[in-house]
Amino acid sequence: MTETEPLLRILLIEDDEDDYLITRDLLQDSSPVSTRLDWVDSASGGITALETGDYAVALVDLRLGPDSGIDLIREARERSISTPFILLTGQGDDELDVRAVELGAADYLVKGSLDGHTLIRSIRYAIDRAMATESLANSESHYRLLFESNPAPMCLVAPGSLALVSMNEAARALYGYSNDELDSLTLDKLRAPVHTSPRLSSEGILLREGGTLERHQRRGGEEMIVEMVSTNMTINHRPLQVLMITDVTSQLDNSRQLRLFKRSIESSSNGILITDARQDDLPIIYANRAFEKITGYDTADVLGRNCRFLQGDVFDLSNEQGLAEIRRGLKKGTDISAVLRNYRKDGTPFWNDLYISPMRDEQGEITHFIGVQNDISERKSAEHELAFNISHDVLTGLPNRTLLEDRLSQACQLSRRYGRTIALLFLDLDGFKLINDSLGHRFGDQLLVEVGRRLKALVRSGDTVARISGDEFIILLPDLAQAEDAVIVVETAIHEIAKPYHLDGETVHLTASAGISFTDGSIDKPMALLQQADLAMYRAKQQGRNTYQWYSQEFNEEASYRVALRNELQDAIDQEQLSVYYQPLIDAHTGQTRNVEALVRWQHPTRGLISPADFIPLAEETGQIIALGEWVLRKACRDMVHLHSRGFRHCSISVNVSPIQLRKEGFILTVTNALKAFGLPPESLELEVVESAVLLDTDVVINTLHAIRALGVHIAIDDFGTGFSSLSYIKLLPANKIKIDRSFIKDVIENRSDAAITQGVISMAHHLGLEVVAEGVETEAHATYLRKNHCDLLQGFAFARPMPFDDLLAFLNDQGAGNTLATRTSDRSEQERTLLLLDDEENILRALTRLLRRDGYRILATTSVKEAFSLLAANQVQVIVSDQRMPEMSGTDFLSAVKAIHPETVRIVLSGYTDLKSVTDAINEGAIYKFLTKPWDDKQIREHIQQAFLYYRATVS
Ligand SMILES: Nc1nc2c(ncn2[C@@H]2O[C@@H]3COP(=O)(O)O[C@H]4[C@@H](O)[C@H](n5cnc6c(=O)[nH]c(N)nc65)O[C@@H]4COP(=O)(O)O[C@H]3[C@H]2O)c(=O)[nH]1
Repeated sequence: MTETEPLLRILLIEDDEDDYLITRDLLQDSSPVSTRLDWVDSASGGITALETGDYAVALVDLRLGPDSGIDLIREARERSISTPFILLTGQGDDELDVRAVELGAADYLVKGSLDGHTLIRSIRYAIDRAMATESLANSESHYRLLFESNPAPMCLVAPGSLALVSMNEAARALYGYSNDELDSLTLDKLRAPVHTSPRLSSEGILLREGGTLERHQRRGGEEMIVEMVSTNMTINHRPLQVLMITDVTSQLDNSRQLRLFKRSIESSSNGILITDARQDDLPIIYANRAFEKITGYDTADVLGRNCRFLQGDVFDLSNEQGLAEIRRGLKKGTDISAVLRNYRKDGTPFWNDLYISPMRDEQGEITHFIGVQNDISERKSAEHELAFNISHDVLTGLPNRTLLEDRLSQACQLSRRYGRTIALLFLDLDGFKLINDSLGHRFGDQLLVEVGRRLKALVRSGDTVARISGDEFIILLPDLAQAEDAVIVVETAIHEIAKPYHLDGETVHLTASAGISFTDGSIDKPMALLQQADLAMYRAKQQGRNTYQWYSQEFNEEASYRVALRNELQDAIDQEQLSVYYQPLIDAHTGQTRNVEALVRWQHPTRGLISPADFIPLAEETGQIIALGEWVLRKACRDMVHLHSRGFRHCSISVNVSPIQLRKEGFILTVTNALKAFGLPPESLELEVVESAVLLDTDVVINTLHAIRALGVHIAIDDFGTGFSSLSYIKLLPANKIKIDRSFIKDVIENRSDAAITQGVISMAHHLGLEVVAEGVETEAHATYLRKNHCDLLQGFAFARPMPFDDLLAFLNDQGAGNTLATRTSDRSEQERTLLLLDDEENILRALTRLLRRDGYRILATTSVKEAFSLLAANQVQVIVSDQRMPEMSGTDFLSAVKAIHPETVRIVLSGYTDLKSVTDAINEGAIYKFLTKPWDDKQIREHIQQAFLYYRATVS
């Protein structure tokens, strides 16, 4: 042994000193290394010495007085004293020896047979083994520590039985078991029941090599998904499985959720962009498919770019507000909502409803911006269309009343400022309703579009053409130097509208009536201009249409009057201010009254007698005509029954019926009820219907009239010739009578057109088996002419005005007394040769009369053309001699008219001067039989006149 070798310290725990000495000697003699043997003689002393940790080995006597070496070893182990022990025993202690080894003694030696060599070898062996055991224990405890305190849950499982041999703290915490419960645990118990475990997919998370997913359950039954990595090991000669367990439940959930989010973003119909907020200029780092679809850009085109390229290259004012919002939001880091006009890759614009939201990290720093785009171009265009429709007329595309109102107020402001004049033209198409009703609404629509187009074409760019309802157009001229400048526009407009329309193969003519109002902008309510122009237009209509009128204050008064009248009419109906007058219709042949027409009258308490021509149209507008008409009908029936009871049974009553009454359901019942109520025979009642009544709801009206006719009631077509006459309607109407409107009768004796129409209507009506009444027969001449032309009934002031019922009774009584109204051409006049002389010079007339009287003619002489017509109408004239040169009209013109009205007459011109052209024309047209010159030869002229009478007789008979 060298000096440097360490001293081997040995402790002997022995109660026998001799044994100590023997052992010391043995060691000194045999140990190759320097040893020091310390001796204690008691167990407690031994423990104390050992606790110093200074000894490489301890020799312990089995029997230590009252103590046992075995107990000492046990106690030492309990005190974690790791010093190796060699037990010294006596002979025959074999069993105890074995127990000592079991307790951890390294060896045992029998004292009596102990030699130095054996002792040293045993000591070395004990020390080596102790060192090996310590190193093993050291490493075992490291590993245990590693296992136990590993934060990753781990289990040791016995293969086959799957019993859990060990579970580290993390695993116990994961599953919720305590160490004491491990004995009864198996891996299967950790697993969730198989049937609740659907196929697991690791999609979205990365598993470790060899890792598998299993559905496990905690102690309380709560399920979780774990990743298990299993490794086979042999520990202490025992094969074991080491399970590394990771709870991936939330990881999987997160991954699933992330995938869901990703899929939603991918499949969103909104374009989604993500930009990196940590880089300058916010480059795009993600764009979804919808973005590509909306913009036409591929993701690759846009990655790394700032979104502003979507705004195109041009400055767009409409984007300014949206961009300001975005800048503000980006700066503040708040959510942003803005609408921008963006451009697709192909350059087409679209409206982008943009929502930008910042994304923050855990520290609250903005890392990204998410932009959600919505292409709202369609909505925008629908909004635009809606806005257009709100302010425009859908049919013509012209501004409507709302927009007109707007423009009118603006115009007022401007004209006030610049001292200009505004004029408003109100144009209403004449008779458009009839065209619309007869040719169809589609046709009417086309017509309105065309009218709108024509009007638009004639105004300047600052003017407005609007359509405010059906057939009403407005032209707003906001910038006139003076109001009169509107005249040229209104005249052009009327002229343009009057040009023919060629639509759908039809040619239609249309006129318009217009009203003009104007202001210098100072008007309080600009829309009042519209009312004023409307009133003026109404006046233009009254003046015969196809013309225009300026607004004046008196129109306003008239309109107020009409409004007041409308309101008072109801009181009139309720308070019996109405009465019925009767006007006789005279039989043209007998001169007797055959029929009376009931005509309503309104005796207003303050306004006096109001004409039905004023209030009937109002009653029609308000619908009051229904009640009013029924009242007249009943009153007329009652009075007629009264009349019959007074002996005038031959007399029937005519009652006017408005088209509105005819269209109203239940009208037939109204008629039957009236008849029944007073017991008037149906054939004693006649209803007068205007021809235009059939233009609207034709079928309904015609059916109603047929039903009325079937009752036995008669029907007359009133005001014939004034409406939109259609001969085909007359054929359909179950009428008995036609009443020629008084506008034709008025000039019938001198106006060849009126005469032709009257004669035509009489002839047509007779061919259809209808009777004809002439209205407005004001003179004897009218009556005679009409009688001559075979008119059946005559009505007019020439015979009687409309009168109260009592007056009618008196009138009829008077007639019954023989005072017939026969203003018939006398038989004499029919038989006699009658000659009419017309010359504006009295002396010539006298001379001629004197000369021709000798030949026995009945001579009618006059200086006036008008009177000549009357004489012709009232008398059966055969020959006419007319001067050529007269102030009213030329002789040839007069005779040409006479030819049209009285074609049977023989017509001679007597003239002092010769306008050859007009005379030859007249002769060629057949208007003149002979042309005689002044001064005349008495004999010659008498012969010519005689020949003329002969000629008459020859041609007429
Ligand atoms: N210038 C002139 N006029 C003559 C002459 N003879 C008659 N008249 C007038 O001509 C009109 C004839 O009636 P109408 O054509 O049916 O025209 C009637 C009729 O359409 C309507 N009317 C009158 N009463 C009623 C009624 O009870 N119901 C309905 N629906 N309408 C009525 O009012 C219109 C006007 O009635 P009135 O003012 O009573 O006017 C009456 C009558 O007074 C004449 O020789 N010369």
